Amino acid sequence: MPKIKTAILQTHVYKDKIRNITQTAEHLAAPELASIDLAVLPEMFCCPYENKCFPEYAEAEGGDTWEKCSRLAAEHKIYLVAGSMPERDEEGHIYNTSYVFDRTGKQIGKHRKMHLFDINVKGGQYFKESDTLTPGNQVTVFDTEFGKMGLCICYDLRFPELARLMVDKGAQVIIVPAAFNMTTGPLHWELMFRQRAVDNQVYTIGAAPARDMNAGYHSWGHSIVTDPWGKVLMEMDEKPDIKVVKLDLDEVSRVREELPLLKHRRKDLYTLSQI
Ligand SMILES: NC(=O)CC(=O)C(=O)O
Repeated sequence: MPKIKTAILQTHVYKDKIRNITQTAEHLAAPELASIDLAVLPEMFCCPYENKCFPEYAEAEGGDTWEKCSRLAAEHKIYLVAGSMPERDEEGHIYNTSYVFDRTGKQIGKHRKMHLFDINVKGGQYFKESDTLTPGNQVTVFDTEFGKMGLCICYDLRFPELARLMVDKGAQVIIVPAAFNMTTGPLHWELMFRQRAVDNQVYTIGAAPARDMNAGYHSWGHSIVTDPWGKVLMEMDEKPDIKVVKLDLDEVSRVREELPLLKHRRKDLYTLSQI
């Protein structure tokens, strides 16, 4: 099985939406990314992570930002997980949505954040996505020439049932555009990516915005890739950065064969099902 050359882009999020897309285009055109198969962008890569910005920056599926991402995927002949962006539907609901494009620019996946980030940590992070956003209700797995990949957004990763449902649908990699923060990031970020990788014997990929202490929300950054054994293959610091990591799906088969957790489940005693 050929290795999947994956670029993780930890970019700065500007208030100017177009500038965010232009910088993404410039990064993808860099010679170091010439032979990648897959690129993953951060949660809200083109919109400041603030409730007041979501309605202002929201676009319908097929809108300008969607169109530019589709064109970038086609131009570079890559799979592009276009981080996430605020999506407005016909009824005016707004979602935190991640689109996936194939090497021809065709949309092959779409995930609307299912678990909204409503937390209130005393002396720490407060956020209430439900003030402006509507939750999605689909488990998302998409097909590639390498195999199936699952997709969720940030807070979704905290729900082990969702990761397991993606794995039950065939996911060997779980991709997570995400933006943890200075309260939850230090203890939970790496743990969460390693934990979901170990539970499910998958690669996990987290792509976060770079930290900007002048922004309304302070991203933890630390974009990460872990292997199916739970080993961290790459972790950034808080600054803008781009890293390329090779994923070998034979490793998923090897780990699942040697430590057959998924086979050893007592499905006669418990089940997990999607309603
Ligand atoms: N921003 C999120 O959705 C989640 C997050 O920061 C956390 O779970 O912590």
